[in-house]
Amino acid sequence: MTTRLLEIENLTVRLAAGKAARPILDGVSLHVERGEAVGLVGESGSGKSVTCRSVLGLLPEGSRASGGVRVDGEDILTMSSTQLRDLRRRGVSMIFQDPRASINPMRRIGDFVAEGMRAGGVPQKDALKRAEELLESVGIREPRAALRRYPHEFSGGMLQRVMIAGALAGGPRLLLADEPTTALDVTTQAEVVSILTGLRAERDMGMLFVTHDLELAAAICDRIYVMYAGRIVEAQSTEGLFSRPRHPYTSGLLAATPRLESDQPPHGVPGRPVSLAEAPSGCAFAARCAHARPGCTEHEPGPREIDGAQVACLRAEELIHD
Ligand SMILES: Nc1ncnc2c1ncn2[C@@H]1O[C@H](COP(=O)(O)OP(=O)(O)OP(=O)(O)O)[C@@H](O)[C@H]1O
Repeated sequence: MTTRLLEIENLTVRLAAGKAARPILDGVSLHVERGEAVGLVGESGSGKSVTCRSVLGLLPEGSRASGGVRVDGEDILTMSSTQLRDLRRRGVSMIFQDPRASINPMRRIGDFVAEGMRAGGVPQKDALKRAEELLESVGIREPRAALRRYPHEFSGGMLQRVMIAGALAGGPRLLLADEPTTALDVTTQAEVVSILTGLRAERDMGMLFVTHDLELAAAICDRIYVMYAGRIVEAQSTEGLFSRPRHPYTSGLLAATPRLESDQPPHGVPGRPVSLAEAPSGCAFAARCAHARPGCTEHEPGPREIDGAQVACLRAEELIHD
């Protein structure tokens, strides 16, 4: 059996001590195969970012984690800081939501893109040559001149392209993208998505793509995990998720998504999302679920397989026939 590119197994994260002590993630399991694009979708506060950042060993300060987070079979949670730095330089890269918050405004673009290569011992001249090629591959015009420019000279969309170039510099096997287009306008969003998906496929990288936008995840990903209140509630192929959603929360998210082909206006999932810390016993979604029965608030549903989908809903089988 080959090892998976990314395997998160039963990841539980808790803020540990004091008044702030609370659970953040509960038993999150997901995987990404080599070259596969996988979506992680859910409303705000569901735990998508904490899950995604755990793959770089970036857990909230003061938190404790249990379970496993493995890249190519190596456990991130037990890595030393040197091993983590090495992993971030060569194996796993991340693209964040807001490029302006992630790129040092005082440093030239060329230094930003080349910094990982320089730290890995690549001579300055070679690193800048490679940075120029990378900037060209993400569609930055006059890439050589761009090396000497500063972040404030670029628009948000162009700067996100620079961030992608920086993320690709170490030739990663796995790309983590945390809402990489949320801060951009719609046209720029489409351009950045197209660059990202093109380069990902060309380089056969695995990708974990975090978004609250199911439609966007569907345009990019082979499979999708749906998160609610710190837990995975459904996992399926993108096609299966859209044609046969098995969890009422997924159905709610789909109904909330505007569709060109539908004459029905989108309607949001009723109620407000809760974090794991606020979640009542039993199913955390029960209070917002039109299909909830008394049993739903008593037992927390574990994930089960139904027709190739993983679903954590006590009534999932019954609802197929409803
Ligand atoms: N550094 C941190 N310290 C304390 N709590 C945190 C930290 N990061 C996240 N949390 C908490 O963990 C929970 C999950 O947050 P997370 O950012 O992963 O959600 P999300 O699904 O990515 O939401 P959003 O789309 O709003 O970013 C939230 O309740 C949040 O308040």
